[in-house]
Amino acid sequence: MSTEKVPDTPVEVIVDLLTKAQDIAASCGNVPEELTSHLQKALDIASGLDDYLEKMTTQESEQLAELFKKTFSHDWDQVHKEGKTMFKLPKECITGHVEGQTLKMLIHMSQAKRVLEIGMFTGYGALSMAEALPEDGCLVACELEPYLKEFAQPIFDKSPHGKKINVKTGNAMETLKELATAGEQFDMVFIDADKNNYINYYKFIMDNNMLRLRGVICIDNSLFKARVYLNETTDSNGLALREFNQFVSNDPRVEQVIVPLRDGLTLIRRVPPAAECFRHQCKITDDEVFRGVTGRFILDRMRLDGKVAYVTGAGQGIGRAFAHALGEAGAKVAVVDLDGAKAETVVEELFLKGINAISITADISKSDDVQRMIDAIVSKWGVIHIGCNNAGINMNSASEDTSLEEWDKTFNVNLRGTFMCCQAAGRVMLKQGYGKIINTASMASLIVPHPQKQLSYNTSKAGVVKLTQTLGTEWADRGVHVNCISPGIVDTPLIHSESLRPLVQRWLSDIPAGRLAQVTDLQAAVVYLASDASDYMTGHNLVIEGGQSLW
Ligand SMILES: C[S@@+](CC[C@H](N)C(=O)[O-])C[C@H]1O[C@@H](n2cnc3c(N)ncnc32)[C@H](O)[C@@H]1O
Repeated sequence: MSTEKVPDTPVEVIVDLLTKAQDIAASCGNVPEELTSHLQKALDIASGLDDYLEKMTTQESEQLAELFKKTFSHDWDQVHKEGKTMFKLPKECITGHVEGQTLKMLIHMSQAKRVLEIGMFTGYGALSMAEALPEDGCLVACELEPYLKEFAQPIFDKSPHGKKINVKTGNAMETLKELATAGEQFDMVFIDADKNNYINYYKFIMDNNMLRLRGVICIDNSLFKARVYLNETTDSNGLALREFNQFVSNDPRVEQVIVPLRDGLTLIRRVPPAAECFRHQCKITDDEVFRGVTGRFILDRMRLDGKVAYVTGAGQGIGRAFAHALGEAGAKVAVVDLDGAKAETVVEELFLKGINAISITADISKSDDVQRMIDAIVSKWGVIHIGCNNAGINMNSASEDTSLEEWDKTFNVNLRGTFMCCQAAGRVMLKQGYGKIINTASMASLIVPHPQKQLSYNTSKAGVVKLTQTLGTEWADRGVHVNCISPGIVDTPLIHSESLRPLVQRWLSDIPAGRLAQVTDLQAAVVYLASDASDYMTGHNLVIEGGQSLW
């Protein structure tokens, strides 16, 4: 049996042909030296490419390496002879390292959560993609041969990402029908099974709306060893791929590109709905509801790309969660805290996530500090779009014992400090004609939380709500929106203190949601209020307390 490698990609075909040409040249005595040298150079370029791509691509995981090794050392002819597989499976059809990493990258970039693979083989592509999926992501892999599920599953089980993979054995078209009946949709579909059915898989997915908004279809082997464009092609798979490529390029529902990676990888995405609507001249209403406000759908309208934000009290707790949320949504963030070291640590966290941030040490109860904070942000970034006035303190005492010192201290930070921040940021924002201020109030502005006694806190936070309502109405027609968030009891280290811990059970019985708030429960609200999606909202107190204020 010949062990000679069959060329599988256009580059491998070129290498093969150049090698043959070089052999012929070597056997002829009178070949000009220049031609021999050009041949050698062309061969060096073509034969070095795949190795170089391999070397320069991020190393595969241990489990992928094991899958690759196990696939190549397996005797596929033998298992077929033993009747364990319906077809003789060529190990070369494995997706492999560079393409696996490409698929992984596409999943990261498109933030896909649900993936469909048609043609799993030993699961290299499936596991590569699963590695890029979020923890709650899922990949449905269709595979004709039950033997391959048995082959891949033990390695999937060793991987922390294997549980995201659900292998469905049987004819892929039957699986597709089941998935469509169940209303399943996918962010990414990787078609890599029987070539003559590519067109049927593609049509079925498109016609049955199985591709989610912004979904991508990836097609493997779309160059099929260059046979898709060589005139003399008679090979049925090459012809099937040629027909498929032509069909996609004529399909007005999509736009596509063939990436000449390995044997060709086509990326296909649906064109925006407005263009689709125009094409159909359909009766739908082509307005902002349909096409999105300024062409942006709702989640995009909550993005904060290019925005500049600050968060006070951002060294820990709610403020830290706000800083992360605003940064994740695209804003640059000034992390402000009384404790400069804590602010700096949050900046480091943000930096690790690719978020642009600076730390500012400031005591917001001091007007000089507040102005210095605003000046620092403007001098660094030129503008302030979002101001989160979150810093606050809480001291407990029975009202008859509350000292003026406690009252003043609480009000100086919670109300006077918040006002000074609103005013200083507001002056910048009014000049810009744009701004979003989000103050942290409290459920204590609405109800009297008990049994702990916290008069100063409750009244200062009620003041924050009135401050928000007043500024929110006064500045709304000049583009500055002011809202506040009133969290319920938030699960921070503070409430686990000696004095408060015994109260947790009592509080829980007052909360319909049955649990305390986590700081992450508040993140979406701050992003919404900071974004253009909330442009019609001002002076509002957004209460997030698991229903506690209603009981
Ligand atoms: C090129 S290999 C897939 C490689 C795989 N994507 C990877 O990451 O290594 C093609 C696979 O498609 C499967 N296949 C072929 N026809 C199929 C069908 N009608 N339904 C489901 N799977 C099919 C084959 O058994 C084979 O395992």
